[in-house]
Amino acid sequence: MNAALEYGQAESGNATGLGRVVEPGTIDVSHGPILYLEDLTVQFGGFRALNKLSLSIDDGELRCVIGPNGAGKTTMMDVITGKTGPRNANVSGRVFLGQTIDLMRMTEPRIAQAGIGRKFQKPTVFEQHAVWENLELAMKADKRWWSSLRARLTGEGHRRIEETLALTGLEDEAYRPAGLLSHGQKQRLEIGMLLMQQPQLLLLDEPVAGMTDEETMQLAALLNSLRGSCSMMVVEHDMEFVAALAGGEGKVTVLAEGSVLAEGTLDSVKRDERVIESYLGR
Ligand SMILES: Nc1ncnc2c1ncn2[C@@H]1O[C@H](COP(=O)(O)OP(=O)(O)OP(=O)(O)O)[C@@H](O)[C@H]1O
Repeated sequence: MNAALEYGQAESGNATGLGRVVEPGTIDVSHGPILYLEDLTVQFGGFRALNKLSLSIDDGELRCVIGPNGAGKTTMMDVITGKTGPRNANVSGRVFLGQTIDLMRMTEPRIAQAGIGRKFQKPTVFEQHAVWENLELAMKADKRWWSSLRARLTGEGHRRIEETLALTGLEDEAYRPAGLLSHGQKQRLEIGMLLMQQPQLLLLDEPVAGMTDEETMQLAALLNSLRGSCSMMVVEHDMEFVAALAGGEGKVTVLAEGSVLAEGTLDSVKRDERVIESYLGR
């Protein structure tokens, strides 16, 4: 298999319309979107969990996705990350990372390597290991940060761990076992672990569930500080958290019954009668 196909890129599709050739594994965002879903349908038996879902996220954007239980938010993330796909489910439509990387043709590990990181609702950290070691382990898969002979962390690797500790507000916890952290700190550590893989697109599924108000706002500050270094899609029910991320200008997508019900600023979707009816209540 040639490299372009291995990365899910169409064989003749790795030259952009602008005449630029994109290296295999590089995400081509020359047209704006980093993620593009078109007519995505997922059926479980006769039931459509996603129903011709189309949406796109621009490179650098932080998009919040809200919607009632069962709207298809997790199913959408499962398809983007390759957990659900044509190999194991009844799926149709298009799912592209940038212009050229066809995620429907790729396995879950390949999609992660292509630059998509996913944070599930519950934190999954190595509880017995110190915070620093958790970040080190997260980096281990990536050979760039290890000197080849003795498999020791490079100076640059050290620097990146320190940077991530600062970014996640965990400097004072660096040598504590992760199992002793609070729930909010564990969630921030897991995001730090994902950041060690330098994702281009980060998907977060209900990251503030079970957090105190203070932890929720700390996480909002962390995600806001990541703007510019990666694009993000955040599925969340907590409207204060959504407001802290979307601000007055950010786009919010409302999913219902497997499709986009509304999209726009938080204020505009909150005023939308269909959104009030199906999700926010009167
Ligand atoms: N493997 C499966 N088999 C059958 N039905 C499924 C499967 N996975 C999801 N569903 C159904 O698809 C619909 C969408 O589920 P999904 O978990 O994607 O919704 P959601 O928007 O993430 O909901 P929540 O906010 O509760 O997490 C639900 O009705 C769910 O029961």
